[in-house]
Amino acid sequence: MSLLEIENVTRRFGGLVAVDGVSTRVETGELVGLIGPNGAGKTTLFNLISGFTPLSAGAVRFKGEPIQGLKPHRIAARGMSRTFQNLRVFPNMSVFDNVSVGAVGAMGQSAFAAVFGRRSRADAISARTWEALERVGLGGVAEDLAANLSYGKRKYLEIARALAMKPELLILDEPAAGLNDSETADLARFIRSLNGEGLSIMLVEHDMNLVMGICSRVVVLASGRKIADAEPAVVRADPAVLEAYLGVDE
Ligand SMILES: Nc1ncnc2c1ncn2[C@@H]1O[C@H](COP(=O)(O)OP(=O)(O)OP(=O)(O)O)[C@@H](O)[C@H]1O
Repeated sequence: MSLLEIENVTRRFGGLVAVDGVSTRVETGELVGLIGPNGAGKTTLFNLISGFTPLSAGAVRFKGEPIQGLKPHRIAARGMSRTFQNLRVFPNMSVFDNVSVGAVGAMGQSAFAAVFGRRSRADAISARTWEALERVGLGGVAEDLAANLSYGKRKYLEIARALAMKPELLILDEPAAGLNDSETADLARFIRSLNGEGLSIMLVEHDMNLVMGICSRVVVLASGRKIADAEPAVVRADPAVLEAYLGVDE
């Protein structure tokens, strides 16, 4: 059984088929890249997997159980957390509070409080938040306003929020967008190290070098359809990919 199974997933917006019968999977421990030209359907596929957009057809299974139709927070609580292409940072909240939102979301609120009491729930949220902040290197600025972080650091804040949910699958939507070359190289090392610790990751990214450099498998979409699904060296040499993706001036 794969960690995530995507079976014949389709999403229509009126007459437009944004995602068209896509099937793929993420195995436990994998780092999978999802690439394709602008408008290929990558973000829509992420939204379908994480419950932000309902499927028109097909099935998504996480840890063997169907998850289509579940609300995003329910899917997150099952162990899948994500970041967004456009940063969702609350600028007037502290870095700590921004990240603790993730920990709160993952802890099944009332049920947890009923079993362990409010105090220990707060302690557990705090512990998870600190752990996630330390993991991304933001422990030293936990009390700062998020608005005061550089753009690059805000990206790590978003990742920390997702990590505070203690996911089994982390979905990253264009984490390198807007970063310079050295920031991108740092991020690549960071994503790799998370994966090296056993976290399964699916990554949408425009930066081809990043994807090809760190992913063990790359799925390519074009016009909503999957046109390749293989290891980076195979994808790189695939004529259909070259035509659909590499030939496009991004
Ligand atoms: N909510 C929506 N309503 C209508 N059309 C949509 C909606 N969301 C996405 N689309 C359309 O679906 C297609 C796929 O978009 P999507 O954002 O998934 O592509 P993408 O591969 O993530 O693109 P990019 O690389 O530019 O982010 C596009 O034609 C887009 O305009």
